Amino acid sequence: MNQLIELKHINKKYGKKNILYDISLSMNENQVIAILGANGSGKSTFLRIAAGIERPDRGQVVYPDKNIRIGYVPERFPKYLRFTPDEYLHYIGKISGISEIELKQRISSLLHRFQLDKWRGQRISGFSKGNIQKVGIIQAILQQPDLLVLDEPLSGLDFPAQQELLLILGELKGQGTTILLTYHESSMFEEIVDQSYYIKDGYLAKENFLNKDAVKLIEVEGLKVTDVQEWDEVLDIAKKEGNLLLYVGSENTNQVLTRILALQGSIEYVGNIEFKKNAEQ
Ligand SMILES: Nc1ncnc2c1ncn2[C@@H]1O[C@H](COP(=O)(O)OP(=O)(O)OP(=O)(O)O)[C@@H](O)[C@H]1O
Repeated sequence: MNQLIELKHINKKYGKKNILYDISLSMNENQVIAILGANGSGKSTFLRIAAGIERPDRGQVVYPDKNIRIGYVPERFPKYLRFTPDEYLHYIGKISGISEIELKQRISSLLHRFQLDKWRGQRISGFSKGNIQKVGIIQAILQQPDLLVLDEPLSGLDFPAQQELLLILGELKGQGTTILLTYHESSMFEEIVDQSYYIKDGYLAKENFLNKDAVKLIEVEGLKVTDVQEWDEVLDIAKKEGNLLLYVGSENTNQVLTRILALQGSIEYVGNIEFKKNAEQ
């Protein structure tokens, strides 16, 4: 599978507040990844960085194929657009280099699929929240992006539009689009999501941690990834300034600490990470 995007050691602060800490993630063509987490945990920030809209303070976003098309659905699409959907989508399509014939056909089809036909000639500034959201989604998928980033795309959508979005995402995935999205309290996307991650305290962890009551974070100095990557008790590994961060189910902590000491690693920190999915989202 071809790699489409690689985020390497992303750090982001706003003021003195650490939002994202040493996050690395690579995404392949055709993969759907969900980023979950509590309000304010940094999901939108991470998505903006992956979409190239915001720069990290440290770290790199690498697109191996430099010419990829990126579609981005922001959490809140601007409301005060003096354009109609027809005008706005034509404008977006033109600057993306889509031919006039294809553009007309695609705009009509997408407006129809989201039941926006009857609004196509009216100004977006007078639209309801859900209809604005639909325009925000259509502008992002109009050019059939290689990478589609959606920040809480269900927000404001009625049930038929949610179903339509799910169908469209499935189609795009089938055509090879890589999808990165975030959402709250919805099981709708579960059938298309390949891997979920969870942002907590600035760190990115695989969502299967959530099946555990508690996860310990162990910071180790003096060991390499290759020393620990085969250990079954280790749920995930991250790096922090030359040290390793090991995520370990609480029940296996002592065993892992013993193994670290046996390899003469130095234990710098052991702490609790509580994942209470329903309470925090
Ligand atoms: N441009 C900015 N300037 C300063 N602080 C910011 C900025 N953008 C986000 N933040 C802060 O960064 C933190 C993470 O925000 P972000 O919007 O990424 O979280 P989120 O997980 O998407 O939240 P939600 O689920 O509520 O949408 C918050 O504390 C937020 O107030």
